[in-house]
Amino acid sequence: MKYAIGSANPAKVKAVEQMIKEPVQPLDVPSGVSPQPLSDEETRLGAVNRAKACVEKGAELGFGLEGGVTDMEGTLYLCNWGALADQDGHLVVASGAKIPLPDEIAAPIRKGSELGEVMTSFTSDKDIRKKAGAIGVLTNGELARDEMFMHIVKLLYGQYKFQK
Ligand SMILES: O=P(O)(O)OP(=O)(O)OP(=O)(O)OC[C@H]1O[C@@H](n2cnc3c(O)ncnc32)[C@H](O)[C@@H]1O
Repeated sequence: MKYAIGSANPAKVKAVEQMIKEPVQPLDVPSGVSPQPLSDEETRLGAVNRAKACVEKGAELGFGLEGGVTDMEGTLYLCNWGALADQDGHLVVASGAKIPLPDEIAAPIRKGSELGEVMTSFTSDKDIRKKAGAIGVLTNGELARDEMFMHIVKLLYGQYKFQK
C-alpha cells in the first residue's frame, strides 16, 4: 500500500487523491482524540495520530486530516489540521483555513454538541460534513471542505518533498 488516508470521509479522500493523482486507500483508524476536538492542539494531535496509524497499518505514506474548533479571545473558530507520516518516522504537519463560527453554531458546540450535528440541523443535510462542510456553508459555497483540505494536503506534500 503506497498512500493511505486515515478516514473514509469522501471530502478527505478526494482532497488527497486530487493532489497525489494516484489511488489512495481510505483506512478506518482511531483519531485518539475526542469526536469534537476543542482546540488547535487537540485537532492537530488527531491528524498526527491518524497519519501515524496509517503507517502502522502498512502505508508508505499516511495522511491524517482532522476538523475541529478552537477558541480565540472568546470567539469559536473552525480549525483544520493535517499530518503526513512515512515509514522512516518522518512527520510533517500543516494547518488550514480558520473562520469564526456564528453564535448560533458556536453556542451548541460550547454546550457539548458536535459541529457535524449542528451543521446538519442548520442545513437539514445529514451528510454536510462529507460535502461542502461548515466552511462551504459559511463561505456561501466559495470554498468547499474538500478544496480546503486539498490546500492542507499541498502544504503537507510540498513540505515533505522539500525535506526529503
Ligand atoms: O470520518 P472522519 O474522518 O472522522 O470525519 P469527520 O468529518 O466526522 O470528523 P473530523 O474529525 O474531521 O471533525 C470533527 C467533528 O467536527 C465536525 N466537522 C468538522 N469540520 C466540519 C465541517 O467543515 N463541516 C461539518 N462538520 C464538520 C465533524 O462532523 C465531527 O463532528
